[in-house]
Amino acid sequence: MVEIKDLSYKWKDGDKELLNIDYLHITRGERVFLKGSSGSGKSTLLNLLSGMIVPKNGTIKVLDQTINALKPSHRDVFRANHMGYIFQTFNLVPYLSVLDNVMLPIQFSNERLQRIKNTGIEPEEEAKRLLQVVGLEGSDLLNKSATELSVGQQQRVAACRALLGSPELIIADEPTSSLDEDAQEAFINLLLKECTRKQTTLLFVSHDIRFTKYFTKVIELKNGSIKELLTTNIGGQ
Ligand SMILES: Nc1ncnc2c1ncn2[C@@H]1O[C@H](COP(=O)(O)OP(=O)(O)OP(=O)(O)O)[C@@H](O)[C@H]1O
Repeated sequence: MVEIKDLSYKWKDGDKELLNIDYLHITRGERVFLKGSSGSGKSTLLNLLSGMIVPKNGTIKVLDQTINALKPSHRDVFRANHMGYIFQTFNLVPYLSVLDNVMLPIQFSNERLQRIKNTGIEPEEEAKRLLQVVGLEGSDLLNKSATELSVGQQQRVAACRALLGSPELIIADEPTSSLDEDAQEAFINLLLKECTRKQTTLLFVSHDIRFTKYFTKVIELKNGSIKELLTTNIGGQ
């Protein structure tokens, strides 16, 4: 599902290398918890995996596609089709309603639109289903603009947007950092439930090691390289 080989990365020529990863493999359906101290390069690694930046050395494969070999426009299409990204700051579009924010990925990805249609469900119904799963429902709320929501609500909307159209990989960059403890636990449970339902691979970045119990693989980024702390064999490829 994800394979990194001989990757090295530095932001600027002349800098010391930030990342030096010989090998990392993530299996389809795996739930991966990535930890590492502040500044260790976790977000940089996620940016590389999603093809937002490219390394000078090494290969990054997602779904057997070497994404760093793709042209920038093809990388954008690949990302839109196959990855859902939950940002630390959610990045909802402020002037769009809750429902339209969740529906946004299918504006950019025909594949994700088609995946929903193949299930015989209309895209709007699927968006509403996801919002209901995370406890957001009712036309008043769905028609509110994203700026009118609480932080916890925005976070749940961001998760639904990432999940819509079943991308094979969900990348979540410290999505729980601005929530209280109960809301964090509830959010992770909902995310895991949807990922299990669709056999989605989840790469979840957090500082909060209380949550490692929910994950099948725990990895740490330290001094630029990846250390595997736990891997549970789940089968798959
Ligand atoms: N766009 C950029 N241009 C130049 N340097 C950058 C850029 N983004 C990050 N860096 C540098 O790369 C290093 C790693 O940053 P990164 O955000 O990947 O760490 P992190 O592990 O995600 O940190 P945190 O846990 O605090 O979010 C830092 O020294 C940072 O200054």
